Amino acid sequence: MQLANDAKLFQLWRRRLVPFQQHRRFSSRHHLQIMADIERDRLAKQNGVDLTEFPPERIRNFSIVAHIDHGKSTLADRLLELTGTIQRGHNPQYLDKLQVEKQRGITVKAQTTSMVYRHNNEIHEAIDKHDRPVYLLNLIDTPGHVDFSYEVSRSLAACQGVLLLVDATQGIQAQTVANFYLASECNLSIIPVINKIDLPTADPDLVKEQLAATFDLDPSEALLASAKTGEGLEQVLAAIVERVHPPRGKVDSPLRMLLFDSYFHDYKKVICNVAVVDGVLRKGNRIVSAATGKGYEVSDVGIMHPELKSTGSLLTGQVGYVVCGMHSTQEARVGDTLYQRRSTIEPLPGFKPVKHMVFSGLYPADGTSMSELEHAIEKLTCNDSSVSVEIENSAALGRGFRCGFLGLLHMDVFHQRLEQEYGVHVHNTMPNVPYIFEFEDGNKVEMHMCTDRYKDKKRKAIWEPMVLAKIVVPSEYVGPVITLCSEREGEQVQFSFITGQQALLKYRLPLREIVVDFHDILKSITSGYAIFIYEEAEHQRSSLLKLDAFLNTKKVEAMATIVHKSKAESVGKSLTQMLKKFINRNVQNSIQVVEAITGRVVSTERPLDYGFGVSHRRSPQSNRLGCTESTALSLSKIYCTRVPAAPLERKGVKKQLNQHRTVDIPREAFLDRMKFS
Ligand SMILES: Nc1nc2c(ncn2[C@@H]2O[C@H](COP(=O)(O)OP(=O)(O)OP(=O)(O)O)[C@@H](O)[C@H]2O)c(=O)[nH]1
Repeated sequence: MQLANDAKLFQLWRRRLVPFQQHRRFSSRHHLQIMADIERDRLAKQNGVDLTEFPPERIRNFSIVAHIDHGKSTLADRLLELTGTIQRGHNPQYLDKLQVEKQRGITVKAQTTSMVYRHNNEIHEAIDKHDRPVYLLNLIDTPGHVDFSYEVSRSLAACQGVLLLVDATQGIQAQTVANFYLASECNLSIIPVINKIDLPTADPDLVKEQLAATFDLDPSEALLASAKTGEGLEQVLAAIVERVHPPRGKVDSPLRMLLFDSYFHDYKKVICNVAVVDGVLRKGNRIVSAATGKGYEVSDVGIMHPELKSTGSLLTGQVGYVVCGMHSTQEARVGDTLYQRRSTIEPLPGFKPVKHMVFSGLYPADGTSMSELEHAIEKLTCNDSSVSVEIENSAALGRGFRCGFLGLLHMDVFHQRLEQEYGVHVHNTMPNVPYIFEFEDGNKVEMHMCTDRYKDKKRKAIWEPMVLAKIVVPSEYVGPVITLCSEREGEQVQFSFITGQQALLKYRLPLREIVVDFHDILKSITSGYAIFIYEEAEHQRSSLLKLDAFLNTKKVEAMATIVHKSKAESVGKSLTQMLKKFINRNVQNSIQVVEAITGRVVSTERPLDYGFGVSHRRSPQSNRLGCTESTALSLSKIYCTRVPAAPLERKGVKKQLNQHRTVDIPREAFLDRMKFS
């Protein structure tokens, strides 16, 4: 009987062999594997084997990666619906659970969920639906914005494949390129999916050409889909099973699992998201952290389906969660290997250390105490391990924290999450990039704040972080891009034409010049067409000056900044101009911006002469400086106003403008600049 069945299947497969083999990844070996799967399922059903215990060959771990807004979260919604994991008609962007994600309409946190999928392709059409093989698909939806690319790279470590989504109306964009290379470095199977084909302006053929030209991908491998209408998504699910290889772990080896994410739960304390690489994890097991050597007992283990679902065990290749009594970020270290007590294992490679791009001070504000802020930061960094935190003391602002972020949007989102999820209020100081100070005695110190800590040491040089930027742009925009890069002190490394219409520009640029608004301006001057990626380059010795701001001869540390010598006057002038609007007009205040080492006055203003400002004289919050601390801080935020919050507007979500984020940039100009980000 079984032989007869096999023969029938074999015939079916033979008849469809020709069209299938046109697809180079779809080998006859693959078909035989599928047949074996079908047979095993049939036997499993007969013998009453529990199919929720998926062997590695029935597991597929994949991420959805793409440029911002190309439709990752919408696709995740549809896949969850198609596999019956969630009901149709739920809130859109189901996996974007944070308030900040809903408000801004962007994903900032990678989310994992498992789906049970009954494989359905041309071979299986002839087979009864219930006899088709069942797979466990673990999906990780990732953020698209460059500031959250650390989330992407961590997610990829738990996967064997990616769906590389490309918007059929926009084509390949900066993060498409960056994510493709991230996935290639991890040796993952890449399935290109051209999304939004339902739109009238969609041009899938052009995108196929771009895929071939940019990544050398076979255009016939690209799947066409619409995450909105659901068109083509059955093929996407089938391709995940067929083209992503199963996890390669060893079932019989000692347990090894990668801790790739964590978050704080009020009752369960720290919940770790893990990928079981080898062996099996069961509730009650005693596990050890390779990073700290500390031991824990597993009190709960399960999968996200889509919410936490306790399963009592996680098998080789599965992605799920573990609760084991960890209490803090010091214990739950992202990238750590967890293993079973008394076993000897080789720790997993972990993750590359994070490179912080901007640093900013966070101080308690509006009734929040330092301990509340500390508690909130501790919990939040458990969920966002890419933020670095150090205690900082400021004469004007008291005790606070100096935090390192991956970019300005990341910084803004972190502040918003602190307020929304933990109810604390913070003031943040102007962001800086980290500089290396070289002293006469040969010592080099990396500093990411403008402190006076080494003021007595003789300084020999300041080295600043540089980046190598690659900009791909339609040829008609080359002129404005070159002008922008020159204004930003860029040094041209390469200028060539990829095709008749596309130019490639490579520039060495100071990081300080791109962290604030470079990308947004670039998008705006190229009507959104520029593709911009950058990598770290060697530090460069630069003519930099530290500017100190003085109000009534008192230094306001939070406003000190480092600028290029050539920009000292203009930055000094804009700082003083900005300051004078906030200073008590009834007090004879003076505002000076002074070059720190020489004491040279770069710019000075007397607000009374100009006759405007905000009076805080009788306010109990007023300080000796003639303005409130929060005013001083607000001023130090002038650069933060440029944080791209545009997706809010684009998606029709009403933006909540934060008072201190709207200091002086005209709203229209701000929105205009953000339009294309
Ligand atoms: N017409 C159409 N719109 C789509 C499709 N897929 C997504 N969208 C829309 O595109 C916008 C962005 O979709 P998201 O799913 O939030 O994009 P994303 O890639 O997850 O965005 P980030 O997480 O912020 O990077 C939303 O308004 C979706 O409704 C599609 O196939 N067709």
